Amino acid sequence: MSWADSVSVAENLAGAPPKSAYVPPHLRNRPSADPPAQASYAGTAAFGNDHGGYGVPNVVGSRWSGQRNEYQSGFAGGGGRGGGWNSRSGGWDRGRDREVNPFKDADSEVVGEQESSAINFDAYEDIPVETSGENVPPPVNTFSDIDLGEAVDENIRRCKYVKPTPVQRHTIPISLAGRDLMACAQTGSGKTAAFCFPIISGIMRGQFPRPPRPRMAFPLALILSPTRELSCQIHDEAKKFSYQTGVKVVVAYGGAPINQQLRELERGVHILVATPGRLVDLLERARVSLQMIRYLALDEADRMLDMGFEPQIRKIVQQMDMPPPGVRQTMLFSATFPKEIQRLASDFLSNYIFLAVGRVGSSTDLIVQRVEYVQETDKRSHLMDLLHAQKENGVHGKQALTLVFVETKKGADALEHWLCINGFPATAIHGDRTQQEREHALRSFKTGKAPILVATDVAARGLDIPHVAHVVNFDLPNDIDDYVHRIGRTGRAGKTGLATAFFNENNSSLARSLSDLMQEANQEVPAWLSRFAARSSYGGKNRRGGGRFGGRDFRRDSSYNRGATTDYYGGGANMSSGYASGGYNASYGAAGVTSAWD
Ligand SMILES: Nc1ncnc2c1ncn2[C@@H]1O[C@H](COP(=O)(O)OP(=O)(O)OP(=O)(O)O)[C@@H](O)[C@H]1O
Repeated sequence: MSWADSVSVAENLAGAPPKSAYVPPHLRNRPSADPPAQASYAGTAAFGNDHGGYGVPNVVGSRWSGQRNEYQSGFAGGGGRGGGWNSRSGGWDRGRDREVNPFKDADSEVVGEQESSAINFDAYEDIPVETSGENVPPPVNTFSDIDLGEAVDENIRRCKYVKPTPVQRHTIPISLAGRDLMACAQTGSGKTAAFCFPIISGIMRGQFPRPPRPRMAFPLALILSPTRELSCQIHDEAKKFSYQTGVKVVVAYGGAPINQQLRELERGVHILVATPGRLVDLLERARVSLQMIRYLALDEADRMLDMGFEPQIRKIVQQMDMPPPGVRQTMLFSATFPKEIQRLASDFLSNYIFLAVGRVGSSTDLIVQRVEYVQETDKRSHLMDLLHAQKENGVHGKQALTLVFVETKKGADALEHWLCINGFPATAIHGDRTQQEREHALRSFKTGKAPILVATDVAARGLDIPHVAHVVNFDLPNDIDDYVHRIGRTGRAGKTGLATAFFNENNSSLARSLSDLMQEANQEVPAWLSRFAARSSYGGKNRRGGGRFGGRDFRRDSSYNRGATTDYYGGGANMSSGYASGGYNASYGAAGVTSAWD
């Protein structure tokens, strides 16, 4: 199996150094002589007009007056490379000298992280792409086709990204055109950069009013994600993409001391990456205002809008001081997008484009999926057999990490303990562990000190951990979308991976959607699973509507159009395959209220 080929024998690795005091990840590796907090937007004449801009209208004065299309007109004019942002004279440049270089940070001990950029683009050649909405801007083929600005281009080179992934090819031009977007693309396909690049570039080029109050933070962009670890990861990525651009990225998440985050915010922030709970806290303390938000991105957007998070998201987006849709630009990203969530999400969007890249859920054929029938009582010994077999085949250690998903926090603790006493170094992550413990677990796993991580769904979404070779669904989730995200922790950025699921009667309600998903991904479906599937209906929260894509634009459903005189999106969507996406050309540029594809 291809994932096995890349395995090397485990080595004795030193563990993470003991910590005397808790230092949140985003504050680690800072120079010791950190400058004192400055009054406001320190280190940047943040929103002043002292940079040679891109001729963008100033929005000072009227709160909503900066209509999106107006202030982004700088993009249309091209602005040329370089310009004010890349000169070393503007206020933004002050402070860059003391910026920590994120490209040589301490994570070098995380094995082979640099290599992760060697993406196998052939794996994406045949990927189906579907877009719908009015006047969809055409995709690009290379990063040089997009004018993100020299400083961002330099960071793309430093990241060793040779060309954009399919989701980046399609979404970056859409975002740069100022359009709202709902994007559905398979796990591990580069969605983070897809929303970060246009935001950073837009902030570099825009001219924004000076923040009205000194001790309050007025971010221009807000990126929300459902877990602390994912927010930290997005923050780390965004720091790389914005290095030496003058754009300041700050992260705020629960479980870490709020005072450090407050101090960081006081130093100035352009892009705030946050988990919803901590952000609500900051808003209620009146330490953050959203009134200057121009960009809103929800990562794992379907999760952010499901029952657990929706009230908090509505509060943040609709009940505080954030500019409304049409004034701000809103981008929603996920690998899965159930229709009822799309319907909810449309409240947050204005005349948006829907994009689906890839088949339902996972990275198509990159992940080999296996389902094994295992009774509840046999699960541990079955896992042990798998792990022993891996060891015998040399598939273990720091180059071949194994992620085991379980249902409950107690179950995670118990399995971790059992694995350890049986000679398999394991660690665990779940919501009852302290933030320090969670981070320690993740680090031990990433470095290979504990090459087995037992996790609840807290680790199911977004985490990009190099060298996860095997995902085991020890307990299957109830929702097929959760399965998609879980197995997506392997087979990322063009690499292959293996996912094994333990199935028994308790999982009957998942049988049909699991069997459909596997079929769509050209996986071998065992005959016994097909029999289970034939007996069961789509149960529980399995809400996939069928079809080849991870989510179809719900606006194309007849129920959405009931009562309308024309079938607004009835003409169908643009569909294309691979990089030669011819479909959009016919429709691009077509104007009017009716569908461009009628
Ligand atoms: N253009 C590119 N070239 C090479 N590697 C890339 C490129 N874009 C992103 N990557 C790498 O691909 C990996 C996956 O990216 P990312 O974490 O953004 O995926 P994702 O689509 O958000 O996944 P998920 O759905 O699991 O959240 C990362 O390691 C990232 O550095």
